[in-house]
Amino acid sequence: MAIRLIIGSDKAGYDYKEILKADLEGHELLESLVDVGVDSADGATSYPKVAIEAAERIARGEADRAILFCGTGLGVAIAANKVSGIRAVTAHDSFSVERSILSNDAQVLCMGQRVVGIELAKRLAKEWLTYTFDPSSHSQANVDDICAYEG
Ligand SMILES: O=C[C@H](O)[C@H](O)COP(=O)(O)O
Repeated sequence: MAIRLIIGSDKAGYDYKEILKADLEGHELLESLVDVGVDSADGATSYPKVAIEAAERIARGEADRAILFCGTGLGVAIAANKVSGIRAVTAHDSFSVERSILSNDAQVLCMGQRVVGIELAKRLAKEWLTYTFDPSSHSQANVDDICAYEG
């Protein structure tokens, strides 16, 4: 599994984004790691703009997955989910991180810098990368219903 991963944040998630980027650089499951910003802790780009940029790249087939940070992990998920074909989740626990792939085939994992400790965020990100959705599982029909609504 060679994952083309995007990482991004607003200014409220910038510190975690930088730490995770360094932590994941060269990870054995990654084919590439692209940072879509923001570029500093003062970065003015809003969380919707960063999240939509990341989600659109996935929707265009330029990347496979994204890990996004904001203060809570909520806003980036809401924004990414506006992009057709994208399933983004906010998850701060191991079980949800696992099910986000195995149940939901989510391409985007969102976490909040103001919510979760950095060591847990690092662990959850690495766990998430190890999971692969099984299209022969019963969960495919549920995902198909989401896709059918999008048209
Ligand atoms: O979901 C939104 C994020 O937490 C963001 O980083 C902060 O948003 P706010 O400044 O509107 O609270």
